[in-house]
Amino acid sequence: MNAPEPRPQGTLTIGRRFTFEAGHRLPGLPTEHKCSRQHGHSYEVEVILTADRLAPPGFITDFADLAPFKEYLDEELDHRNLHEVLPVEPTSELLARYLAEWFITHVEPHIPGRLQAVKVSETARSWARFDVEGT
Ligand SMILES: Nc1nc2c(c(=O)[nH]1)N=C([C@H](O)[C@H](O)COP(=O)(O)OP(=O)(O)OP(=O)(O)O)CN2
Ligand SMILES: [Zn+2]
Repeated sequence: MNAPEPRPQGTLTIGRRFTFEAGHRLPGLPTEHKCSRQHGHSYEVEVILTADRLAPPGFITDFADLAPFKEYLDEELDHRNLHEVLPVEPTSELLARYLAEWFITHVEPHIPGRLQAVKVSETARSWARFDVEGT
């Protein structure tokens, strides 16, 4: 019998997208910049996870185990003014890093996988991504 083909070397990742609607402005911009005025976005947040080994039946993390992150977005950020609920300026970049910190503190201890990155989109054409060091 022939030996099995060696598996290709590589890293497995999974991603899960979440959405919420919220308002913000960027007061650090010049007043003539449109984004200095209060406005809203349909935010899209993607969490990307990896693991050194798969948990049965072959999961990095069961997508269902990410429900607490969805609950956080729904309860704390959805249909809010982000200035009233976030401790950081709500740029896509700072939001991606803040959400990574929240995920690592509140979700990661309870799942087999670990967070590799968080991606935040305010519009269909733009995004910011925070990559967790060492993953
Ligand atoms: N690097 C970043 N640049 C900008 C951010 C950001 O978070 N990081 N945010 C904004 C504003 O929030 C703005 O609402 C988004 O603006 P923009 O991408 O210009 O969106 P539009 O859909 O209005 O783009 P148009 O091409 O003008 O239609 C700005 N920049
Ligand atoms: Zn905006």
